[in-house]
Amino acid sequence: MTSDSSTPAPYCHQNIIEIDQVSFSYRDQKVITDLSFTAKERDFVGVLGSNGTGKTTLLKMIVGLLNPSQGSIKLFGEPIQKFKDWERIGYVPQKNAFNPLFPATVREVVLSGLYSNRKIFRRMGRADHQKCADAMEVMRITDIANKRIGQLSGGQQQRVFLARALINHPDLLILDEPTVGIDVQTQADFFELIFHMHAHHHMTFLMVSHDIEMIEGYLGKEPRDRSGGIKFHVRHSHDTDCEIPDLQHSLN
Ligand SMILES: Nc1ncnc2c1ncn2[C@@H]1O[C@H](COP(=O)(O)OP(=O)(O)OP(=O)(O)O)[C@@H](O)[C@H]1O
Repeated sequence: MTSDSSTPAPYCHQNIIEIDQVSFSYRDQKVITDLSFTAKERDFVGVLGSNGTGKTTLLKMIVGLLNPSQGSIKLFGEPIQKFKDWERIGYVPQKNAFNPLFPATVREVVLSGLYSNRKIFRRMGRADHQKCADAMEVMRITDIANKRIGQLSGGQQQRVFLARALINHPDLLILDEPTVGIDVQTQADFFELIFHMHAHHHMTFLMVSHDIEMIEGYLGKEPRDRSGGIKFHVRHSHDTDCEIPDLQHSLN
């Protein structure tokens, strides 16, 4: 089968993030200049760059917390200004810091990953609690499920936020230095888990990291794109068979 502009792209080639000639300034300081980048479904994108090159700023624009000074961003094919399906996106910002007096428990914070704005008051069912238990198990926080989030160490809090992002099985998971402050064993388990999810569960990832060894190990040494000081290392989860124009294979 040949494809032309009138044929829809195979399912797993859909654009998930499209950044088109985006620039951003904080007052007079230009941080990002004319950046274009596209992530397709089932890409794992590792974002590398020195401190201050604008990686976090870029992620904040992608999740709608900052507006580009110029250029445009689309999510799942939709201009970000119109995009409403935020449940499809999990985001773990850099260095979450909780007010020590914040009253929620670990379990409540993880479960809150299932709420959307519309469903905030819905009752949690058995399936929801099972998902929560699974996510806590993976991030090794089951034993602290009833502790208050504000009383945990930074690394424990980060694990809670990762569990919260994973509970919904988002289509796109955006992670800003997710393993900073986490012990080596949990880091290794976490990377193993997300690489598995990428390989087998049809998820797309965008992750800022300073862990060059891990990024290059999984995504290869050569970045696919660069812009300013930011480098994008990309691996698609099934490079060989996704060329087959079979809409089914990514729906298994
Ligand atoms: N809220 C802000 N107001 C003004 N300037 C900011 C703000 N946030 C970031 N900056 C500046 O923008 C530049 C890019 O910051 P950003 O946090 O995006 O970089 P980064 O690549 O994520 O850095 P790091 O690797 O240290 O996390 C830096 O020079 C920073 O000082």
